[in-house]
Amino acid sequence: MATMKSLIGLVNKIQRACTVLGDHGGQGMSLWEALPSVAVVGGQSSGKSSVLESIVGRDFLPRGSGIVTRRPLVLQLHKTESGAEYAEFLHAPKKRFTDFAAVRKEISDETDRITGKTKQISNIPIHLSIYSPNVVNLTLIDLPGLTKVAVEGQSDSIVEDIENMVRSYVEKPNCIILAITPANQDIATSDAIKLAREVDPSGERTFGVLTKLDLMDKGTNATEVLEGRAYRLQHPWVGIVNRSQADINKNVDMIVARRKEREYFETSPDYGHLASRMGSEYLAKLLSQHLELVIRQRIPSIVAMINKTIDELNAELDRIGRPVAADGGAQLYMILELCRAFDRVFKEHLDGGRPGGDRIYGVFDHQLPAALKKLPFDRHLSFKNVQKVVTEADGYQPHLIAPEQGYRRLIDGSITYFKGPAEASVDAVHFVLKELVRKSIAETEELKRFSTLQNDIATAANEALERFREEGRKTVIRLVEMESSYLTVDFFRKLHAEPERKPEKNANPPGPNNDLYHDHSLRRIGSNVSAYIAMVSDTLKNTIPKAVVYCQVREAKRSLLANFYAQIGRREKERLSAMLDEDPQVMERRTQITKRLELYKSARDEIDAVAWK
Ligand SMILES: Nc1nc2c(ncn2[C@@H]2O[C@H](COP(=O)(O)OP(=O)(O)OP(=O)(O)O)[C@@H](O)[C@H]2O)c(=O)[nH]1
Repeated sequence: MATMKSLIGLVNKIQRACTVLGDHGGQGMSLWEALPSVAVVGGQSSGKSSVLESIVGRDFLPRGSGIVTRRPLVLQLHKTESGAEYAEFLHAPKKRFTDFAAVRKEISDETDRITGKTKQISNIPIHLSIYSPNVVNLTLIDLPGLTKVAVEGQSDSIVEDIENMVRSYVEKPNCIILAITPANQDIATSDAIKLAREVDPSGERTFGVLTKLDLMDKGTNATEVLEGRAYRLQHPWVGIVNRSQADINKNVDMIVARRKEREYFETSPDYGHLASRMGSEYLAKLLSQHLELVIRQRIPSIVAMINKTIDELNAELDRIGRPVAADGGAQLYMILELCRAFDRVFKEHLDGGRPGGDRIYGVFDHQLPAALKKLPFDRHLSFKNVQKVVTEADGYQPHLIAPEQGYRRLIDGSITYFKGPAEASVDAVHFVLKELVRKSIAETEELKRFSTLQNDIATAANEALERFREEGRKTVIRLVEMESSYLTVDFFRKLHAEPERKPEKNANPPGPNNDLYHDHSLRRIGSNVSAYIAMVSDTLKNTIPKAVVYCQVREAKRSLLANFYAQIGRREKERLSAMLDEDPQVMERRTQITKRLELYKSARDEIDAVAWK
């Protein structure tokens, strides 16, 4: 089982770490609040400082008129076996104080450092560790004395401010309250007891301390209180006799004062029967034992709280992303991983895992056929135009059997129209792909914190898409031109095989110019060409999508970032770091979380170590 020393030592360590992180009482749930502590509470001049000093066995607290304690003083006592005696402040960790007068001055200066010389108060604690053979392991918090009036130079709110600050400490369920009341004052008017009763009505965490027993009026004594009859608490009252002002002025040694206190009780006719349970040494032991008990009870809930916080911090770290590595190789690896993450999202869009890829099919299924349908073949193959083209193609010698040249010109002229819809399909798919790149970057969680890399990826991907578009355009134009370069012979042979319908003889007898015959033949040319073009249109409706997918979609899936990978592989470390630039706020937040995480983890390790000893 854990020893008392290691348990309290553990709490001391955790409390100090909390302060380094700016985590002290009075600001929401914190590790600090889960830890037990002892707070010294009392009215001004009730003897708080004297009690603390006699527990420590040293003079080290600032003295003066008015409110001297203006910041909480977290006093951690460590018993040394070696006999060494010194003090250390958390705000000046390298400096060992062996002169306790210098400790007093440092407390005073450090108080002013935060509050200024304005006599205002602050709830940021000063941490002081005292190592001595004359102490027990204990953490005490000295708080400003409760007062009823403000003094010169203090704001009117100070009375209330002090009470609020003291309350913020003592209202925590883990705070053990050392309520100091001078014996020469009516217990019913004690500020300390009043506040303690308010925050701890059952009295289970309040220790009543009665000071100045030696100053009571002759003929009166405090046995009513000390025996627990006047005001009942769960724990026994402890009576104390501190050094008087005259003793302090004469520099009476603390160890001597302790001896005198012991003698006082042992020889007192009033308190002799209570002597073994009185005095500052007894108080220190009592507190230390109680603290150990409380810590032991609290360990499971502290561990649970630590584990919960560690989980939360880890989750937040995952959300904002782990820190960027410093060496070039690791950075390159990270960039590639991020690119791959983007690439995965992009492919999911194309393959149907995410929306957007279907818009490409929309181009093939709807846009392209609609555009083909709208081509102005009616106009191009109108009677008049057929007549014009055929006549022009014939030249001075009209064709004898079939107008081969006329056919070719009409067909070539028609096929050229297909270039428009072919290129429009390439462009439409290009814009869909571009939009998917934009969406995929936005949807890649891992990339969120790297805006520079986001831009780099967008630029590289768009450049690649531009190249694919060029390739796609060339290919579809080629498909169209191929239709012109060699016509489907079968189509015309079949036409030839069909019997030619002659115009009705009776209705229009053939004249010398045979106009009717000529008209009929031109109409037939028009309708033949039109049928041929419809066939070409059907072919292109199928082959253009194939070309577009082959050149653009397939390439985007295969090698959208191929060039980018080749480029960054050659890049200097500086440029890689620049690509992984982050928002400074994110970096700051991560540092904070990491620090907290370390604190909580080391706290957990330490608890494990003592709890299983
Ligand atoms: N005779 C005698 N004097 C005491 C005793 N306790 C405190 N005093 C004197 O009472 C005065 C005030 O004591 P402090 O210990 O400074 O009281 P405090 O509560 O810390 O006062 P503030 O820090 O000003 O709030 C000092 O002059 C002490 O010497 C005691 O038990 N007996």
